[in-house]
Amino acid sequence: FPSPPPPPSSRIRSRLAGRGSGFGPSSSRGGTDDDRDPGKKSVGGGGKRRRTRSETSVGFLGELSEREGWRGGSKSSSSSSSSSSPSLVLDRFGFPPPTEEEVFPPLSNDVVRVPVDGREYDRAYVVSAISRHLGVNLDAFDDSGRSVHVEGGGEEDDGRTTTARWSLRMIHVDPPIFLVEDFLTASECESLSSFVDDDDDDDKRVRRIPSPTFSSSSSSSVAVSRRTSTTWFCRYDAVPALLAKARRLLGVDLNRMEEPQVVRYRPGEEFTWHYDEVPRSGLSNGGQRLATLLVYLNDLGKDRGGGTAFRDLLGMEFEDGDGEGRPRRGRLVVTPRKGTALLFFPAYQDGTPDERTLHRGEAALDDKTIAQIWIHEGSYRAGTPEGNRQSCAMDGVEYEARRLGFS
Ligand SMILES: O=C(O)CCC(=O)C(=O)O
Ligand SMILES: [Fe+2]
Repeated sequence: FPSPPPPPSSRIRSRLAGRGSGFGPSSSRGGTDDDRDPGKKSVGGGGKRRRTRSETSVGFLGELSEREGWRGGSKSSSSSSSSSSPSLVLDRFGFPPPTEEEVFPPLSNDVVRVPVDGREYDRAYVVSAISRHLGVNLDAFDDSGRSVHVEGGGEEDDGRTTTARWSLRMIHVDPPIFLVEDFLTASECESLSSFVDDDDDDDKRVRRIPSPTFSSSSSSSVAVSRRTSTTWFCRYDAVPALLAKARRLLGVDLNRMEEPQVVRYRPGEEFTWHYDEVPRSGLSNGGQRLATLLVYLNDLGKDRGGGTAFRDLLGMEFEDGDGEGRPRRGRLVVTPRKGTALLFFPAYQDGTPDERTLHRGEAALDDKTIAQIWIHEGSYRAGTPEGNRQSCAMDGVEYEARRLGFS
């Protein structure tokens, strides 16, 4: 088995498929490059910056997006039908809409990206990989990346308990990206999936957000990120176990958590390339999103699509299940496995967006359901469903934390 990867101090600069000279969009990224700490660039900022024509259109799109409520996350929804024929649509200044390449220009070659080399968990390496991001509460894990807790013990289990394990795996080093295997139990996945019911709009625990359709005269029809799934916003007090586990994994208070969301993709539905960061106009509510915690609620077969893909990052796939076979490199794509959590960081700890985390939810041949929680820099004021407050969930979360042996 390959020896542990070199420490980040000797990080290699991966020469990935960088073409062109574009840099991440500015006004849609919550700050100009000048706002950023130049010292950060060697790791994630993307090096020197030039203004390009495409950046102008990106900036314009960013402003449009902010005005029209477009967001990089699930709250934003634009139907594919309203934005799928851009060649016919000119914006209000008579320009054609920007292309995907212009909005999300390829990263330049000198942007650092460090893929993983092996599968072994190395605590010291993980510690340094997460040093500039929100990271993981490593106190919950032992030196082999395992975390043991109790499952069951509730009324529905007749008090019976079993021992459960989370396995933490780092699947990308810089930017850091993790999987937590067995984060949710099968029955937790099923109960979260059961919120997703088209026929029950009276369920007060959730609010379904239909994808808004912008009128064709609206300039937002140029929006390039397209999401065709359906999102249910959950009351915090309806999902105490999910919150207790998120709090344990990340070591953050509930008040920094956005409304938990369950998202369902029907076959063929997708969320195209996007960043999860909040646009500038949204930053007054809790600041930037520092972490995306996404839990797959069902399995998707290997060739059934539905993966979460990171456009600019490389992943490693082993030919056999045990990591003994020869690894194959390719774009980092996470295949949904029921109960597994994917954790990544749309921005650095200081709120600077990390442009390397551009990603998409690929279309699948089968239904795909996920649960998501975003962690903000500060206190987040929830809005949906009406009256939804983190404080209402406190008792339930403490109860779950005790049941799980977290406190
Ligand atoms: O569905 C996925 O795999 C990704 C979803 C996502 O990126 C998002 O909701 O922001
Ligand atoms: Fe996303």
